[in-house]
Amino acid sequence: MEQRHATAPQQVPGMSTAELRRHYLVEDLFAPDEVRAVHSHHDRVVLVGAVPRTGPLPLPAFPELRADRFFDRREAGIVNVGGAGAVTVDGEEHRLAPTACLYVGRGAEKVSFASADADSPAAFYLFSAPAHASHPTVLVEPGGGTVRELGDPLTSNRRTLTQYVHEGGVRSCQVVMGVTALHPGSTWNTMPAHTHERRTEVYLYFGVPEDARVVHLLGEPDETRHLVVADRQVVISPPWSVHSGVGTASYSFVWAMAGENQSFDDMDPHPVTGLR
Ligand SMILES: O=C[C@H](O)[C@@H](O)CC(=O)C(=O)O
Ligand SMILES: [Zn+2]
Repeated sequence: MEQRHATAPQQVPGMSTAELRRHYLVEDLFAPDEVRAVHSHHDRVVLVGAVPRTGPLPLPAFPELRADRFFDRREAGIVNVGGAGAVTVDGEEHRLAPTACLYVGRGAEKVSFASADADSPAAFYLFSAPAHASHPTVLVEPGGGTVRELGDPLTSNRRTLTQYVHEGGVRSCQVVMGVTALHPGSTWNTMPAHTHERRTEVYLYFGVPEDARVVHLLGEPDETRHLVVADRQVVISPPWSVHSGVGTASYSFVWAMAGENQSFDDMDPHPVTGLR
């Protein structure tokens, strides 16, 4: 498990492109037949990528967590960004179509990942945070959460946001999670940008065409930097950072948050004209 230590906004102006990418971008979470993990010390979130191809892949406990099982002190949301697959939790198989979401509560003992078709493997993205109570494990079918239609084609940001794990849907201790899909021809997400000092947020971009990239903005609103992001890459946004991007093509992303509260609308907007 890779460790990413917390950073302060004062560090951002002095960082090179390589340093920005080393702190905030995860380039290679998804690899065939592997389970890879990154632990961000911002709100102690753990990001896992699992791509089962030749056989099922068990979720390890990861020695860095110093727990017998991954879910002893944690909960997680899992979204499938690949082909059809299944997640088995303590003997019960949950089939995840592409973009379906499975919430797994604290106390689950054995979790494993499998693909329906080795030629089109599933790609499971797991976002985990510490949990102090156990909520039931729940599957949400694609588009089955709370749907919000956002943006306008005239500002190139028409998109459908689906909330899966949130206050009005699947219950959790900390994790808030969903998927946003840009409509064809729209390229901007989350603009006007915002911050939420009470939560860390992580974006996993997917469905980005191979020859396209997303230019993702980070940093304090008056001191932004950018990352050039490819398909299936992840950006970690500390609570003080904006998180917004524009693609050279349309794309989707899984957004997930954890921290002090779960109020989706508790955010501070930053008008476009104030960004620097
Ligand atoms: O705090 C909320 C998050 O930044 C995202 O949910 C925003 C998003 O998916 C979008 O605007 O499309
Ligand atoms: Zn946000």
